[in-house]
Amino acid sequence: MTDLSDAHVLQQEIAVEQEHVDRVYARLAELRREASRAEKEGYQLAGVGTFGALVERDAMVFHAARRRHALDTEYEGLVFGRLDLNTGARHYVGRMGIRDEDSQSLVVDWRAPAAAAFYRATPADPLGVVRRRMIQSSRERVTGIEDDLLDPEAAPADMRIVGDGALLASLSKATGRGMRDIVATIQREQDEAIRSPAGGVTIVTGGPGTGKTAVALHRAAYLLYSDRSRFAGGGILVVGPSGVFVGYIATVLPSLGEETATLRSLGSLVPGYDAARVDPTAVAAVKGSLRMRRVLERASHDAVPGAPTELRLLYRGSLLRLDAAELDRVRRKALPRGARRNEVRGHGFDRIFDALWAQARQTIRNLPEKQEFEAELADRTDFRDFLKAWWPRFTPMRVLRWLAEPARLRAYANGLLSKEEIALLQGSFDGLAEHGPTIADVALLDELDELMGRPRRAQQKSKNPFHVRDGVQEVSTFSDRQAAARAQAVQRDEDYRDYAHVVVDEAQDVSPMQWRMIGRRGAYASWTIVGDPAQTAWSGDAAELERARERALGSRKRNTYALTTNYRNSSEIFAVAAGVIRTIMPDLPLPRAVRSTGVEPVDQRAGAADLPAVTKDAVEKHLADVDGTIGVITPVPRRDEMAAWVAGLPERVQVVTALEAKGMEYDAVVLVEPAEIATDASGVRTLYVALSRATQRLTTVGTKPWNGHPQGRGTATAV
Ligand SMILES: Nc1ncnc2c1ncn2[C@@H]1O[C@H](COP(=O)(O)OP(=O)(O)OP(=O)(O)O)[C@@H](O)[C@H]1O
Repeated sequence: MTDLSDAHVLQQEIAVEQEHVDRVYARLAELRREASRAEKEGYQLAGVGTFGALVERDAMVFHAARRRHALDTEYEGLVFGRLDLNTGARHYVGRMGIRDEDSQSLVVDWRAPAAAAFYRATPADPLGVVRRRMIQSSRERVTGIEDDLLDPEAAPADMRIVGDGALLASLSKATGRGMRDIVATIQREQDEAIRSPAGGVTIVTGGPGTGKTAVALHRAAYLLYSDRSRFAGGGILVVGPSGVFVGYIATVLPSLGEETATLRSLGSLVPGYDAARVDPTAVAAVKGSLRMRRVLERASHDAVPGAPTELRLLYRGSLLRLDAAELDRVRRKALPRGARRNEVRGHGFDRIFDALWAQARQTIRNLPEKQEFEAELADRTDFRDFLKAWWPRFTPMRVLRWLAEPARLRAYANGLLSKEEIALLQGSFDGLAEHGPTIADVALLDELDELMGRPRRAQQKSKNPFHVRDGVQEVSTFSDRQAAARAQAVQRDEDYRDYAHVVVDEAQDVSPMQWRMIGRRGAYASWTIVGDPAQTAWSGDAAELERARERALGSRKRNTYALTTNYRNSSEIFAVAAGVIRTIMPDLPLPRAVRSTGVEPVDQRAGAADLPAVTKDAVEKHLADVDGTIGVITPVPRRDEMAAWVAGLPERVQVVTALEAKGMEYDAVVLVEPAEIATDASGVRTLYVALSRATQRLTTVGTKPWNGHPQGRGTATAV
């Protein structure tokens, strides 16, 4: 065995690996040609005649096309690992499995069981691996090698070991706008969570930067690989906290060759909405509480504002009249507790007919049969207009807007919410009409949808995707049919709810009402839940939150994993974040930050008038220092104001609020006015999140001292 860091040896070893990588790419080109031939042949198959034969043929075209698409994907680092085993065997690990013409494996897919040792082997437990080699490349060219010698005793004399740490090399790369996959450097504890059993609930916890999001996404890719028909067929839903975050993680699954998962933020889970507005934390806590369900239930049963308070009809010369009390009674009877307003609308109308009939029988002689009486009334426009105004079809948004009226809000919330809570909600629904819902409102809209049901619609016939025109099954072009087959495979109803797997990221911030909303979409699913309780901004009832979450997850078996290494922050940056969270959670186990940059974070104090200029200077300094992204993190209410301070700077400077920063990562962060973020315990946790976003550089600027900084520690913030 030779231990040389000598450049010559490195070049020799690179040449060895280049030879194998060349073989893989040559084989890939061959497979591409084969797949595209199969696709064309499938298309030319003379299967005309029955619909079934067409479906079969199109399925074949679709599968060939999918295979070709996978082969065509421009893979950066298609082969990234090699395992030399103590049996003398060696395996290459890569982004997809490829075999040679004799079915011998050239590359093992990273998700295959044979690749697990690549991530799990350690010197203490080598799992039969003597040397683990990481192969770095740029397109088809091998550029570097990093080895781990795991079992020196079993290493043959001529085995060469080069490099010293692929993980650290990968961590020092600049951050791009989108999150990167970590397929080449997944660590053992992460791999265990990724390959957790497909059923039940996989729960992954860990501090900032421990790879929870990365694990959740690689797990989704793993599930798609290990049981494609179940998970691509039923669908995987990934839920994240904000649109900014979903944009940030959107590239990971496609870079792993997986395109079928549905990504949604909490504000866009319900069709028709894409909310980004946030309520103040205390308001969000009330809106997120399970008690809101009863508040909404009362609203959904209440009389419509502006609805007619009496019904007067002249019938055959006599006046029929239902007054307000009578109408109220009819509505209550037709809408007992638990009934869904949109679904029992017909019952309401029947009861109006009944009440009018009873009156008519007492006052009018020579009445026709009841049926004819009803038909006559139903024909009258004035009567129909009354019914429409008295019991219209409701949209959830229409009912939610009623809560903007103080008197209605008080009536619905009476006895359920405290005076202070009602006062908090007062005014919080005012912006609905003009600005749409807040993120917390979306869960309320979903609840209302559930409480009121949907008006019955004529059943839509399911569409035959191969059908082109009436009576004609077979006029489309090759690409039309491919598109149809693909649409058949992945297109889902906008309000699809039967997901096979649901991934919830930043789960600590999902409110009880939001758990109900997500739960409706995962009734038949297995789950992956990742989060960090210490990062929660939830300031409501913790026990209630726990209950709601347990209810959404049901009795499924739980598999729990804890991640312990922070791969994001330099140790210098994480030390500042840790100091802050320790002020309220002194015993919290924290992850270990493995990378040191030798650069200490900077804290700057400025007067209010100078703060804009000091902030801009700090950002410009970071622009000169780092190549990747720079996050300017602001207190929630001051985002737009502070964004103007750094307007005109390059695109890699992004301004986000402390709440939007959840889950995000930047090379450098300028955090403005930390003292305004940490105003209470939930604010301190949000500050902890904001301080743990940077990989290389952190500057805090503010007018006041703040908790966590030496001058401010323990004095600035009452928590
Ligand atoms: N095994 C790994 N190899 C390389 N990079 C990794 C690895 N694990 C995590 N990372 C990187 O560390 C950073 C943090 O990962 P991620 O965002 O998944 O952490 P997190 O636990 O979700 O963080 P937070 O809770 O703070 O939002 C990312 O840049 C990710 O790519």
